[in-house]
Amino acid sequence: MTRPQQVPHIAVIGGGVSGLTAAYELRRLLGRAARITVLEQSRRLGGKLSTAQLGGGAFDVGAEAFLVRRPEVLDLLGDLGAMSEMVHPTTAGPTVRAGGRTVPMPVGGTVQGVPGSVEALHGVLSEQALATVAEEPAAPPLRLGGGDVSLGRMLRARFGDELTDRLVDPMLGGVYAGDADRLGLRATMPALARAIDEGDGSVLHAAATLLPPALPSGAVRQPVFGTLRGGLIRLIDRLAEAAGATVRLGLPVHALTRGDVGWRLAFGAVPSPELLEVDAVLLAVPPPAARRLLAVTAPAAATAYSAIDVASTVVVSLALPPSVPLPDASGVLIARGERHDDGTDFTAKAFTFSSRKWGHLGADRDPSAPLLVRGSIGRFGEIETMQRDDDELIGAVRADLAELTGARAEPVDTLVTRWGGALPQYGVGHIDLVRRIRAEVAGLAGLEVTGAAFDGIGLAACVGGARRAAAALAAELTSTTILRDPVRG
Ligand SMILES: CC1=C(CCC(=O)O)c2cc3nc(cc4[nH]c(cc5[nH]c(cc1n2)c(C)c5CCC(=O)O)c(CCC(=O)O)c4C)C(CCC(=O)O)=C3C
Repeated sequence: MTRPQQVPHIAVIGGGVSGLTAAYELRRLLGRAARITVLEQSRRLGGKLSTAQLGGGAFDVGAEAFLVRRPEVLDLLGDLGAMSEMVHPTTAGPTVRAGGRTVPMPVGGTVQGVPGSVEALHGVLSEQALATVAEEPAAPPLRLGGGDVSLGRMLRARFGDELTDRLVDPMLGGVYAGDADRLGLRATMPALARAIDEGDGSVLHAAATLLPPALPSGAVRQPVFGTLRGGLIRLIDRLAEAAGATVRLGLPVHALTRGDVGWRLAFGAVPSPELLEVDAVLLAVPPPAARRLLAVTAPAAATAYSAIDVASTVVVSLALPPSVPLPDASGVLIARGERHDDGTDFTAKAFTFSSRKWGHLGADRDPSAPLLVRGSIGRFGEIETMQRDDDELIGAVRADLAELTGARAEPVDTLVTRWGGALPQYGVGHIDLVRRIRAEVAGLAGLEVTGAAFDGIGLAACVGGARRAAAALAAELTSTTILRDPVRG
């Protein structure tokens, strides 16, 4: 009898935050001896985390913050000994440009724009729309019967169009680059869906149960976000270091098939691919890549993956002279259909005024340092905008910024970062697609899947999902190793 392999070899496919968190967790659980290989198709690690140099300093041109109301990233930073690198935003708040005006976003009284009280919406909606919102609890009770619905359509039916157009759609246009009418309630706002299921049939009442209690007077609001001084790529650097994995860059995996014991991977140049035999695979790639890799071995999972759309975005980063009049807000979300005074459409859907949002990029720096701003372009299906060349996009974003803030000065530095297919769309029925993928993968020994398409698209959700997937794989490997071990078995 051949001696079973004592030291497991695991391939992690995908070198973004999900793949690297999983690699790190596998190392933690399986110990120093385990072999872990991370395969990444691009020439750098980080996936949607990318820190560039802008105006002489480190600047995130991908995801730029994580939620600290959720524990996942904080726990990970603690485990990595990186807590001291975390910083929180200033008190500058978000704004929204809707109905031709820019107003503060009512963050306290809403759940991602869904109101828990009509008071939260004063100053954002017209008097008539406020009256419609106030009357919502009197409408016939909403019963979902356990099913999923379009978030936008549900809200339009309950509250009228203005709430969705002015608040919810701009907010979700940020989070998912999506369209509120195409996004599903259950996957985008699971807590709200549950509150509706359990409530009296009013969405206003359901949202109210989710709002944090009002702050005692004088209390300081807990921060919602965090980031890392030096940029979020520091998280990737830390993870890669602690994972102690063999990292192979620039190598797309073409084929994933069952091997004699575990899995066989073919990657690299198509004419002469490299082959790798491993005991287990952790797949942490976006839906289109996962669909290709699972087409043969897990066809039902591949079909479900192919039903998950992805949206592309462009981040245009500007370093502006310190004299420009940047508003005292963390940024602005721009509602669909907003126009400049001269009738021109806005190109950007959001700006982050990074030097206002983060002290380490603004107030805490040398006053002669440039002011840093990110303009974000691209909603699901908006392909023509994305195809414009870099200079055109910079020009369009500058014109939008001038319209919003009066800042017209020539930038001292610019960067255009294209994120093709970066943001999975959580459509109606998304939870079912995820369930179908998981069900088929559960039947395949030594395979786990994770990533931004599963439990939420933010960093915290990706980190939590990756750690759970790694733990499941580690548990499986440990139990099969014991079973196969002639001494202990
Ligand atoms: C991709 C993307 C963009 C566009 C591109 C880019 O520019 O990157 C964007 C823009 C913006 N998002 C903004 C505001 C907010 N975004 C939030 C939450 C989130 N955004 C996300 C993603 C994005 N956001 C994600 C994955 C979450 C976590 C969701 C979760 O996992 O639950 C929340 C917290 C909600 C809560 O209270 O839960 C707020 C208040 C503002 C305004 C100014 C500012 O403050 O920057 C702007 C320009």
